[in-house]
Amino acid sequence: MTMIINEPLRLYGPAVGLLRKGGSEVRLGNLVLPADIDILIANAALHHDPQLWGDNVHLFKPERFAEGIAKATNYNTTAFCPFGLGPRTCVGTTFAIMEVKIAVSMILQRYTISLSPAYVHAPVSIITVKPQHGIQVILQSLHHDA
Ligand code: HEM
Repeated sequence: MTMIINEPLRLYGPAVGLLRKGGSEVRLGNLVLPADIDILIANAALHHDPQLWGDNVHLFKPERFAEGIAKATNYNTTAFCPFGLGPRTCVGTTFAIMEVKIAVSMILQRYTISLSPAYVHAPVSIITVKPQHGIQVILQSLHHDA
């Protein structure tokens, strides 16, 4: 189930950018970042970069994570950072992943899910990324007495 969770986090992760403030002047490759600079790390751009993910970057292909994040990112593991990076990384990462695994498991034990024809694919970023018109699904009970 991890790869089914990772692929939406790559394509539509709630956070599109990570904010940092440079303390003192720092050299980053050819760049010199002045002191006190505000930095936006566009993780959504990293997640949609064909040089990192290949020509099928915009396709939903959970199997790209079948052998883990390192393999999926061609060993550029910082290319996948839906929960941020470093000392300020999301403290809720494990909780959030556990929660979605439990919720999805509970639903799939009881229902099959298919996408409603009413669904319109319209991800929008308003503080976080979300489906603009919601996600309409059709649930079919697996148990006749439910
Ligand atoms: C899919 C769910 C979630 C995503 C994608 C997410 C993503 C993020 C991101 C990108 C950051 C910024 C990290 C950085 O700047 O490097 C962050 C920070 C944070 N998140 Fe989450 N988060 C999620 C769920 C949660 C949950 C469930 C909790 C609490 C139970 C939580 C608590 C926090 C806190 C407290 C911070 C600030 C950490 C700090 O500044 O030291 N998050 N999260």
